[in-house]
Amino acid sequence: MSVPTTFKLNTGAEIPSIGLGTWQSAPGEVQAAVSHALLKGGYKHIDAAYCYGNEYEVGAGLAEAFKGGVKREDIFVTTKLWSTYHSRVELGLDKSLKSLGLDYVDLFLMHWPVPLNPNGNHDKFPKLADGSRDLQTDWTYIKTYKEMEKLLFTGKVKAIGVSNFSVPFLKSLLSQTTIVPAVNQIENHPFLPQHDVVDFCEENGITITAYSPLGSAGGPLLGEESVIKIAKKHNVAVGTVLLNYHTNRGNVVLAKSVTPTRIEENNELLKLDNEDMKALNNIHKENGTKRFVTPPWPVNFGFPDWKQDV
Ligand SMILES: NC(=O)C1=CN([C@@H]2O[C@H](COP(=O)(O)OP(=O)(O)OC[C@H]3O[C@@H](n4cnc5c(N)ncnc54)[C@H](OP(=O)(O)O)[C@@H]3O)[C@@H](O)[C@H]2O)C=CC1
Ligand SMILES: O=C[C@H](O)[C@@H](O)[C@@H](O)[C@H](O)C(=O)O
Repeated sequence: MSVPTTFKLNTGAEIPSIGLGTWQSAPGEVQAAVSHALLKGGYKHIDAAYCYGNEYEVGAGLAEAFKGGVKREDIFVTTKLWSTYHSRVELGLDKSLKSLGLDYVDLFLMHWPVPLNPNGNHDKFPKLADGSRDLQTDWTYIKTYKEMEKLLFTGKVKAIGVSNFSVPFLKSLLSQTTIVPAVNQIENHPFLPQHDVVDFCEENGITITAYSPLGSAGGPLLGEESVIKIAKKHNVAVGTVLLNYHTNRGNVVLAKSVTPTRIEENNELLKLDNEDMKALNNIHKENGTKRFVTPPWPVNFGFPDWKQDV
């Protein structure tokens, strides 16, 4: 059986298995990356976020693609609610929609389960005098999600979901809210397979989207010997193996690139065999786990590998 080009969400909608990431895609580069992906790279899925500060340019890339013949209903666009907007959910969404030039997104995610002070000293990263992040202590991510649920009746979001949620956070969310998130977007790769949260999401009908599949900026996992070996066996690019580690687990994956050849290369589906998957799943056992995205949140997120003294 081949790898599917889409997976079905618990809303019934299809989400394309591979998407283009836009975090740290520089201004001046991301418009071309988005339009290239959609017009030349065969992509139908773009991942954005208010926090990335480049939604306006992502929107310009989308507009270029629409002009070139791509239809809005044929692509899947995700954006994310930033933490300073947890108590202003619809405003956060409206700002993103305006920048993206869209009247709806296919998926709206809570970026992190942590509200930040909406009246602090910065729109995105308010800080206290000691330099730590200024949390919004009178608000909870449960309240945020309940506000997100209401958005489903506005027509401005087709689905809602979460990001960076561990099993304990998901359990708490599911027990206090009504709509099961369509997606949980998490860091995921052979150095951080996250079997606990992946299995929990599968049991509860939540689709996993894997981020930083290449190890984030610079793609450090592309140099991994055991992955290179599998790529040689199949005569494919190393990134193709890393991305399809997820599609073969039944999960969606996002890769960021602003380089046209890499954008094209990253949109290749590949069926991996049991031996390949076993080797990929063994990497963290032999080398230890590695997490690449660890912003300085003063919060314990409940991921077994991410222990913080808070
Ligand atoms: N929800 C969340 O909290 C998070 C979500 N994300 C989402 O996931 C996306 C992907 O994750 P991200 O952290 O960006 O990292 P990735 O693992 O996608 O790695 C991106 C890096 O790899 C390079 N690269 C991409 N393709 C290739 C290739 N074929 N060969 C060699 N190098 C390559 C890119 O360089 P170049 O661009 O120069 O080509 C860039 O430096 C993000 O962009 C974002 O949309 C990511 C992190 C957190
Ligand atoms: O999506 C990518 C990441 O989560 C990014 O949004 C965060 O790392 C953010 O820069 C932060 O510092 O908290």
